[in-house]
Amino acid sequence: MAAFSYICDSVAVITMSNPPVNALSSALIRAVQKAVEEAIGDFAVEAIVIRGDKGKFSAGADIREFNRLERGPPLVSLIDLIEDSKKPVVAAIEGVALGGGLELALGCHYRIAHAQAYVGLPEVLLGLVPAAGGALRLPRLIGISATLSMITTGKYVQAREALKLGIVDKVVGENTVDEAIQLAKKVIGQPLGSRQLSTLPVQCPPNVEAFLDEAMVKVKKQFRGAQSPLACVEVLRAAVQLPYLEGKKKERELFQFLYTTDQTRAQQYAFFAEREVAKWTLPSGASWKTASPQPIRTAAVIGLGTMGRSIVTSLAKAKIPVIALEQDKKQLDIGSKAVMSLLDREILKMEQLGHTEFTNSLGPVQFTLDYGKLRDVDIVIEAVFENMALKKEIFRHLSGICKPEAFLCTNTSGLDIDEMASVTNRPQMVIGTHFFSPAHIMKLLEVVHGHYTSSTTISTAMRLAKMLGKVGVLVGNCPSFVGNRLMRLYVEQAVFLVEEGSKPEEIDRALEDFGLAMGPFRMMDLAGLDIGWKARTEIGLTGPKLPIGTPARQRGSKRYSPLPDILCEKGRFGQKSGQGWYKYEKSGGRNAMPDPWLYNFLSEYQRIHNLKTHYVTQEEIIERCLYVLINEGFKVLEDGIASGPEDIDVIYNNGYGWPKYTGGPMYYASIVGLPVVLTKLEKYYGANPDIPDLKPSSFLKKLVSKGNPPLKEWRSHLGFQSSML
Ligand SMILES: CC(C)(COP(=O)(O)OP(=O)(O)OC[C@H]1O[C@@H](n2cnc3c(N)ncnc32)[C@H](O)[C@@H]1OP(=O)(O)O)[C@@H](O)C(=O)NCCC(=O)NCCSC(=O)CC(=O)CCCCCCCCCCCCC(=O)O
Ligand SMILES: NC(=O)C1=CN([C@@H]2O[C@H](COP(=O)(O)OP(=O)(O)OC[C@H]3O[C@@H](n4cnc5c(N)ncnc54)[C@H](O)[C@@H]3O)[C@@H](O)[C@H]2O)C=CC1
Repeated sequence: MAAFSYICDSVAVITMSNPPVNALSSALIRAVQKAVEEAIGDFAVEAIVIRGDKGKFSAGADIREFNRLERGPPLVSLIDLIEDSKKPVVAAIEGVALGGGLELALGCHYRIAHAQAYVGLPEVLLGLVPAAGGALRLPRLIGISATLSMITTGKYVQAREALKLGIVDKVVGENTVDEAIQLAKKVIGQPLGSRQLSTLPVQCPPNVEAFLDEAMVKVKKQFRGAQSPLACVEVLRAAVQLPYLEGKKKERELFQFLYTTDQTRAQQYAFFAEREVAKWTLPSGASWKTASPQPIRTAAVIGLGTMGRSIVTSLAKAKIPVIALEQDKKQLDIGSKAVMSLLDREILKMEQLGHTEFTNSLGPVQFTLDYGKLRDVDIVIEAVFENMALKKEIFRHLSGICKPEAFLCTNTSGLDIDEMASVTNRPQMVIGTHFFSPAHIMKLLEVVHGHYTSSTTISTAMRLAKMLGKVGVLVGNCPSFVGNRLMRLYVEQAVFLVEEGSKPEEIDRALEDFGLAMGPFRMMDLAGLDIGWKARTEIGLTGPKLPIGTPARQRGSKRYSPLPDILCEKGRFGQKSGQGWYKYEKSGGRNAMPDPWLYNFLSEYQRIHNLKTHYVTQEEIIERCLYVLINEGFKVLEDGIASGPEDIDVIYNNGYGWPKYTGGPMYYASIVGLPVVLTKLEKYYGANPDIPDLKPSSFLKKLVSKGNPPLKEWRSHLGFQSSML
């Protein structure tokens, strides 16, 4: 950890070095402070350039130091020292300038960025606010509205957009540091007053108070339950209402408050969990370190329905040339139009952000009906109907056509990977790549490891995730894998609660108030009730394959609710048919409205089945729906389907709209306390013995018996297990 300097003509170049991302640890801040003081005091130096080592300016404060007691010199005073310097200081931004890194750059008098660099104030994603002057200097530079958007979302802004916004003074294609030195030499002796951002007025829209009030309302709605986005609006209010120095006090106050909350701890956990899951290891000893991913230069996607078209878009966005294949001309026309429209939208988005070169940087997409065209691709992703016979037919076919080195992937949401692999001539190269809808937007990729899958195939699929800008999580092969396996029980519990007397909108509200992006009934209506209905019909839980005489509300010894099946029989498929658990303004409408028809229908259903209803509290909704999901999470760990609780949390945070500020379901359970979760599950199972999924898992019981160890120790208590990884 160091800052080292050299002098080029009369310009001191200070390099921040703390691999891998030059995080501003106490030691690095101390070193930079010393180097800046020396440069300021050196008569031979007339200007200063600050850069980051190895092509990265800085990723901001060292997050790993947040929970440590010892703290070094504050970043704030280093930034003030830079801004107050009478010698011009230029930030040469390569790679990233994030959080404290951007705040430091904002303290510099000039900023030059490489075209591939990006900047941002992502503190909100860690449950914090920018607190080293960023939220006070940025609105003085780019105005309240643009600052609000950046600090409440934490979004990363590419150099060209940063130039458009006015965050950087110049964008260069190469030699960023040399350009910064040239600029520094040019401005020697020029007045710096207008470059000292803290001395400038804040750029406000007319009626700024009303603007901020409105912003607060919007942010409350958009980030339901999260504290830090609200604090971001408050910091901006302070920037507007108070002189800079008083604004600084307010910024510090808000940071200090957030710094001790459960939310920031959960979000920091979620940040490191995402990095942790990339470091997969198999019981065989193979791991991310030893396996060598193969290059993916070209790809093919089979099936251009809901998933296929957005998978193609995702690949094209990552500049991977794609061949997109459909079963017949009609579907190909529909699919290709849909892909082109998605790509157009992506291009438009990027152009609006100032990326004129984007059009040329999409991977080319070729549409075909001809399997022969797939001969030379490096990877094929199958996304046809969820039907094993069809998928096997396609895998058999691919096996004969694709080059031997090609990887064969399936986007199945839960079918057996091994069964598909078994019909190919390369079972070791078959893997599940389970994308989430819409695939060009959702960050999660569940990478499903079959019995035969090789470590090279795993590392290639995990690398594909990274190339697509996604978080890959390696899981084992079991029905519905991890995400959907847990989700099914959560949804089922919600339906049972409706049978017991609650209403869809009450359940949705309770779970949305908890922080979930969408309650289970709105989610089912959005996805289409017919999807689950088809799947249940296929496995004989309902429909013609169901043995005659099966009780309506029982399958084997388990409780079953036929409610979703009945809604489908009545043509209520959700948004697409204008009615499902809710009614909508029209088919395809999005405004979910409670439906009086449903209330009458439910009363009649409860009467027919002689159901005793009870008043279902918000507490019962949250506990039954979430604890049944968490309980299954423990079973997934026990079964060796996921290697640690972090994997489950990353899946839920990135694929299921779980509120990151609670860390994920398993982290949330650890905060509630495992003994509490166990006691509640025992209570609910006692009251509902026909719902065995409420029966506490043996791993949960074991952890409680071991004294409720912290989450990071759970793996060590798994003991011998038949790992599916
Ligand atoms: C940077 C990235 C974009 C890189 O991405 P990628 O290349 O994909 O690599 P990764 O795998 O993500 O990362 C590689 C490696 O680096 C680690 N890492 C990344 N960033 C950091 C970081 N900031 N700190 C530490 N480590 C980091 C990462 O974990 C990986 O390591 P591994 O886990 O071992 O594999 C990407 O990583 C990224 O997006 N990073 C996050 C950037 C970010 O969020 N930055 C903001 C940080 S918060 C911040 O900067 C705020 C401040 O500066 C606070 C200033 C405080 C002001 C003082 C206030 C005064 C009040 C004091 C009150 C104190 C309380 C009291 O005492 O009472
Ligand atoms: N819809 C969703 O939200 C998600 C679906 N999945 C999975 O992705 C897969 C695809 O699902 P959807 O896109 O929703 O299905 P879909 O029904 O929207 O699309 C399937 C497409 O496959 C095409 N197809 C069928 N047979 C073909 C063949 N022999 N050759 C080429 N193309 C053929 C069809 O014409 C259709 O366009 C399924 O396995 C599903 O379980 C996974 C995650 C989410």
